[in-house]
Amino acid sequence: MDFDTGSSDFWVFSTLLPSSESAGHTLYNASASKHSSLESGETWSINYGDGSGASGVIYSDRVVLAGVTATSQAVEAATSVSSAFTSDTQNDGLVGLAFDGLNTASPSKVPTFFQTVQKSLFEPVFASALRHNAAGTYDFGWIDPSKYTGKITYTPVSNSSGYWEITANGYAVGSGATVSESLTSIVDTGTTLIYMPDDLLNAYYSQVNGSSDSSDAGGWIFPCDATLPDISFEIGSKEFTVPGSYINYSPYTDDTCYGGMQSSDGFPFNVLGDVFIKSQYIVWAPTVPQMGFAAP
Ligand SMILES: CC[C@H](C)[C@H](NC(=O)[C@H](C)NC(=O)[C@@H](CCSC)NC[C@@H](N)Cc1ccccc1)C(=O)O
Repeated sequence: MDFDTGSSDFWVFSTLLPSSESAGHTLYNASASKHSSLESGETWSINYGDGSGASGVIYSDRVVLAGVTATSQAVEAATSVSSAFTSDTQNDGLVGLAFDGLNTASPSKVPTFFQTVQKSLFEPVFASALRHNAAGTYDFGWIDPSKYTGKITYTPVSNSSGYWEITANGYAVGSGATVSESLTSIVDTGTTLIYMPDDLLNAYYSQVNGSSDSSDAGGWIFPCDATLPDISFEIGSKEFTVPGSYINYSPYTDDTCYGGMQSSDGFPFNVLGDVFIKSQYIVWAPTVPQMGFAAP
C-alpha cells in the first residue's frame, strides 16, 4: 500500500476491476471477506496531480494495518484505475493520511484509516522515518525516540484545504545565506520529488556546473558526477537541510542525471515530497494540527 499524506482516500485494487486493469495486483474480494458489507449508494472517484486516478464503490470491513485493527473501516474498492496504477505493481492501493476535506466519497465522506483508529492509539499521531536508498518505517500511535536525535521542532499546519500544509519562511543553498521567501508547501509522502518556485531552482542549479532546465527531460538535469549543494528550508525558526546527494534523483542518459527538486510552476502550492521527507523524522499530529521535525 502507498502511504499518502497528500490524499485522504483509503482505496484498494479489487476483484470488481476488469482483469486488464488488475493484472499483477493482489485484489480485495469483498464477497469472500467475513466482515464486509456494502455501503450502498456510496461511490468514490479521485484524481491525482500526476494525472492518474481511480474510482469505485465502498464496503465497510475489518482492517488490520501495521498491527493496528480498525474493526469497521470504510474500504474504497476500485472498479476502475488509470494505467499508471495498473503498471505500478508495487502498490495494491493507497492509505490516504490527509484530512477530511480531500476525501472523495459521495454522497457522504468516509474516514481515513488513521481517523478511524486514532482515538484507540496511545497518542493520536503517526511518524514517518523514510530513508534515502534504504527501507523506511511508519510509526502509528507513538513517537519512537530511537529514530531521531536532538529535539523535535513543531510547526503549525493549515488543514483547511485538506492537505498537510506548512509555510517555510525561506531557503538556503549550500552554506549560502538564507533567502527570505514565503513558501506555502504541502508535505506529501505520496509525491516523490520536491517541487519549488523557479527563482529557488535557478538559485540552486546555478551552483551546479553543467546543469540545465531541459524540455526534453521535462526538468533540471546535470552531469551525474556533479557536486550538488545541500538545500535548507527555514521552517519556524530552524533550518532543515536536505543533503545535496538526495537531489541526484535518477539517471536520465548515461552521463546526465535528473534532479530531485523540480518546478512547482502551475501547481496550486509547492510540494515537499519524499526527497525532503527522507531527510527528517517527521511527527504528524492531526488533532492539533501540527507537524514535528527532527534529525534522524
Ligand atoms: C492538484 C492535484 C489534483 C487534481 C487534486 N488531487 C489531489 O490533490 C490529490 C488528493 N492529491 C495529489 O494529487 C497529490 C498532492 C497534489 S500534487 C500537485 N498527492 C497525492 C499523490 N501523490 C498520490 C499519488 C500516489 C502515487 C501515484 C499517484 C498519485 C484534485 O483532485 O483537485
